[in-house]
Amino acid sequence: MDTDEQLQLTPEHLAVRTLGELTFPSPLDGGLLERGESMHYVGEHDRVLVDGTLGVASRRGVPVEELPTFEPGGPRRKLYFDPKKTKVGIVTCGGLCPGLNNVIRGLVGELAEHYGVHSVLGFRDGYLGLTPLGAEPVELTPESVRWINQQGGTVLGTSRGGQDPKVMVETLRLRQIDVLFVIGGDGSLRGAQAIADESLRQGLPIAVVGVPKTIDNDIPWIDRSFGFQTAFGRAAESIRSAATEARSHRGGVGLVKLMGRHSGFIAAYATLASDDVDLVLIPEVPMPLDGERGVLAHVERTLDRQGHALIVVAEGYGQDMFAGTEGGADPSGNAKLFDIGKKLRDELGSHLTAAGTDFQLRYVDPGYAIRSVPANSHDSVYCTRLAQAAVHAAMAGRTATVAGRWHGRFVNLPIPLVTRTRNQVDPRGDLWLSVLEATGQPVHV
Ligand SMILES: Nc1ncnc2c1ncn2[C@@H]1O[C@H](COP(=O)(O)OP(=O)(O)OP(=O)(O)O)[C@@H](O)[C@H]1O
Ligand SMILES: O=P(O)(O)OC[C@H]1O[C@](O)(CO)[C@@H](O)[C@@H]1O
Ligand SMILES: [Mg+2]
Repeated sequence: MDTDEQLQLTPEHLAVRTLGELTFPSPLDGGLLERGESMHYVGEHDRVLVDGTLGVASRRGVPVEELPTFEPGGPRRKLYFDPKKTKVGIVTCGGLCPGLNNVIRGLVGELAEHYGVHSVLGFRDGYLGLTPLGAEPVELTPESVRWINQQGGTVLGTSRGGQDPKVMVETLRLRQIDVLFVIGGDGSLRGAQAIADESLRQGLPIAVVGVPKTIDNDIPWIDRSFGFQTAFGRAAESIRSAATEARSHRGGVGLVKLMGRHSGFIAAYATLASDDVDLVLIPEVPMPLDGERGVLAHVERTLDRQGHALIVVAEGYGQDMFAGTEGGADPSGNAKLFDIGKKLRDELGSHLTAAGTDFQLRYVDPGYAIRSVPANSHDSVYCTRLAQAAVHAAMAGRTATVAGRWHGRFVNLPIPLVTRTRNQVDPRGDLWLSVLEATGQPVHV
């Protein structure tokens, strides 16, 4: 996170919208509400500090109680909704991500088993399912979702493409939905905000709570998004395969293309997990193809030196090379990317041939394989805990809010905060420094 951006935060950016007074006692029992505050647990009256270092906090020049803070996540003693009468909807939108089914399962389990909420509808195929054109929603019960965490994808289906917030709110009104959980990325969360705003405009007390989803890890103010670790772990397997190919052939060159539209976190982490990579190219660091410190010269030198070379490229790198060509947009309005992997493959091939280098290039594009797999154990735990935090927030009437984790603690974040900027690899930050140390590639910022 950029320090200047952090320093510009005001209390308004951090305020969580609440539907009204909390009047119903929470049914959580068995000591679930009785924990004292500890190093690991922030009580409901405490706040989570935004700043992680004394340096940033002291640059603000304000008393401690005026430092910017997040609302802690977790169960409240009093609820806004009466659990016995609460009706819930769940929708998954945008691209796939490992752990979507774990979150659905976690939401249903927490609602039913701890709060006693038994009416949970799964809307089908993303926001389309919140319109009359969508398929009939499906009842979700702890039994029906028991094993879904073992599968990748989403049992509810997903989609891209805009829907009218008025139409979606009308669906929620007709179905008497009190709480809508949106599991989705930046676009889905903007949609969730639109639904929350339209409900407010109509005077409908509907809580809209997001669980942020992105394999690209591009949502800000969250330590790490769920599914990211699984996705980069799967990506690292592809890198290892390409490394084996490259090392096993005279003049072997492995080129691996990975997802990462605007943020190169998958490429950076998968590289560090593999420890074999000679060059990583990400959208945030514009390294030219040509010149002494460019991509082509670096690969040629690496081949000369060690007899093989391995390159990882995030799909969003080098899109400026296609300037002047019309790429179009997907149904959600996201720009369709040009295929930088194939372009690099061709450029490398021509360059090494012209240089008279003996080489064998293997191009690996694991594509959707990194995001369609089931969540690993780490992400499974994280999904369950995020789902629990989202349910606590919703039952306490929080709306236009997402459940996140900041500096290891669960927090409730206003949606506008997490959609106004994008999390990206900082070319001057310690993650990119680690990558540069691991690859030995020329430094560009
Ligand atoms: N500004 C917006 N307002 C309302 N709805 C939006 C907005 N942006 C996107 N949406 C809707 O949210 C849904 C998902 O958006 P999108 O396809 O961009 O995926 P995403 O949630 O950003 O996930 P990811 O990019 O990680 O795959 C789509 O139905 C899209 O129409
Ligand atoms: O092909 P689809 O399903 O639109 O999704 C591709 C995009 O989704 C993401 O996985 C997440 O935004 C991007 O990295 C990728 O560009
Ligand atoms: Mg998106």
